[in-house]
Amino acid sequence: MPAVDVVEDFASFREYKTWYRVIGDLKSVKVPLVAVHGGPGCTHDYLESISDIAATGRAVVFYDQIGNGRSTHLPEAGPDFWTVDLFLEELDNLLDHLGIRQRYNLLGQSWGGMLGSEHAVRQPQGLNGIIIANSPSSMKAWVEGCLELRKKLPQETQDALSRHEADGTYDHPDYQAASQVFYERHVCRLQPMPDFVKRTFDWIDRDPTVYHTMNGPTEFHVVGTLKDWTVVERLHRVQAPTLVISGAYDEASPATVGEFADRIPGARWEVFEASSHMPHVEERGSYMAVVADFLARLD
Ligand SMILES: N=C(O)[C@@H]1CCCN1
Repeated sequence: MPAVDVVEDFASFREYKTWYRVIGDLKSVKVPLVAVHGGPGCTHDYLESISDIAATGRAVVFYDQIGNGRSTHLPEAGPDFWTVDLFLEELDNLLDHLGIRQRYNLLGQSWGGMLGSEHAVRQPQGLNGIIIANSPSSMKAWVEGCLELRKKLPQETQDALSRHEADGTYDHPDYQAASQVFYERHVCRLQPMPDFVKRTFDWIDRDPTVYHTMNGPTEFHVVGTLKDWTVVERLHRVQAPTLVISGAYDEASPATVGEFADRIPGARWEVFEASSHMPHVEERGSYMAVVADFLARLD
């Protein structure tokens, strides 16, 4: 593969900084792909396998959303600061900073797909195509799906989760260990998880502000400000070609992912049968082939 340019820098956003990395040439004839990470409050690191797409001659943009990673941290900011509109404004600001507002693709994973759908329902002119990967269309359905998966865990694991959630003792080693049982089945089945995936979890451990404020202590115990979020009734507004992705063992249930496929006009749904929440890691080769093919048809 010929050498590909890599540029890392910051985009000024309000009085803050958004860190980003561009792999490839944003002026290529192939429309660039912007990867939008999940959480909220994760970092781009666990999505780094998506840089494989750059080998096709398409520029790939990663960024750390404000609040974690290499971007500005704001541990003192309260719940009213961390809003969907903040992250929508940050994404628009980055697109403008990179000069790609008029032609770009989005790949949003988990929360990133939630944010991407909020972006897409606003019918931005430059959105060439969108991939909504492993995302809920409503947090109510997300939690319902996770609870069904919890019922299939060993009884002692279920008991530990329920006991510590009732007591609010989320830092207890038994709650952490029980959560890990769920995560290894429904978040990333590749064990040990690759270092680039672990780096995101380490960032959340260092600064859980956004994740705890908007989501909660774990993927399945959603008590944060996003707990009533839904985009279901607005999905018919999406005009951009859409690919929906999930894993057969995904914590994102078919019921909540399926709303994207059912309600977005012309959307196609791809399920990765050996994956859970991270098919871009768990089935990396076939995932990149599906994504590259979808995007190539839109250039
Ligand atoms: N990993 C994620 O982004 C999920 C989405 C909803 C709660 N966290």
